[in-house]
Amino acid sequence: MSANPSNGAAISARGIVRDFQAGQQVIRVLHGIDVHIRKGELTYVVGESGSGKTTLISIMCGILWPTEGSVEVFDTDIYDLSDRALVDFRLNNIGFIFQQYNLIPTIDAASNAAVPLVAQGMDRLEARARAVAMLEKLNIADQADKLPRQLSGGQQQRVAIARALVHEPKLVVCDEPTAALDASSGRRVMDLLREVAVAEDRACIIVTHDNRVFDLADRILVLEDGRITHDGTEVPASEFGEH
Ligand SMILES: Nc1ncnc2c1ncn2[C@@H]1O[C@H](COP(=O)(O)OP(=O)(O)OP(=O)(O)O)[C@@H](O)[C@H]1O
Repeated sequence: MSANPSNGAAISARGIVRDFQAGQQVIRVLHGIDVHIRKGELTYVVGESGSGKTTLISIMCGILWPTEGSVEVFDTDIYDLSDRALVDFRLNNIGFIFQQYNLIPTIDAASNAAVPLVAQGMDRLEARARAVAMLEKLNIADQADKLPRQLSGGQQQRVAIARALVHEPKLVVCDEPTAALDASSGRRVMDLLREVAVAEDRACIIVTHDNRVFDLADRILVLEDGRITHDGTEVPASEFGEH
């Protein structure tokens, strides 16, 4: 499925530089990246370990400030917002799936998946019902009453995915969402991300090393040492090796 380029940008990142302090040294991790993520696209970000993928998507979704540059998400200049307004913007527009699932240990799977809805002010019972419906799509509704520690790694990951999608955010950003899953669960999650997160007015960005699902992307960006070296619909052969 390819997107209509005239759909407009979901994300416009311009001149993104990111430095980190390491002892006395400043390390430049991103070197002036310009990237426009179109609405209606499932975009993968691939590249060697340490190339800057997590740093880039964290900046694109409003959780890590760039050293230089600007990021517009659905036409809002997110680093121009006050801290409070940025928190609200993220809550209402962005779903995250990160490598650490960050589930709340003391509440069950359905309550974890319901967190964004409750944070938005939805009645708890309704939020829970919607969360269970999302867990059903991910084939783990039978685990809804379990605490995170009673779930396997793959099940915890699916709860984290349900939590990212439950409020139907316009932008979904994922870091290795299939890493803990077997091949068929991985494809199922990718299919679900496409179903829920990719629509005319939405977008989804996924960092992945998982070459089993490379065929599902509309667009692939390759990062090398903090620069984009490939931007296309095909994955370069170099990305099919082990990282
Ligand atoms: N908070 C930080 N402080 C210092 N250096 C950092 C910090 N975060 C990331 N880095 C460095 O920035 C570089 C890029 O890291 P990043 O996590 O973005 O890479 P990545 O491509 O996502 O890697 P991986 O595939 O291993 O997750 C690495 O060299 C990393 O050590």
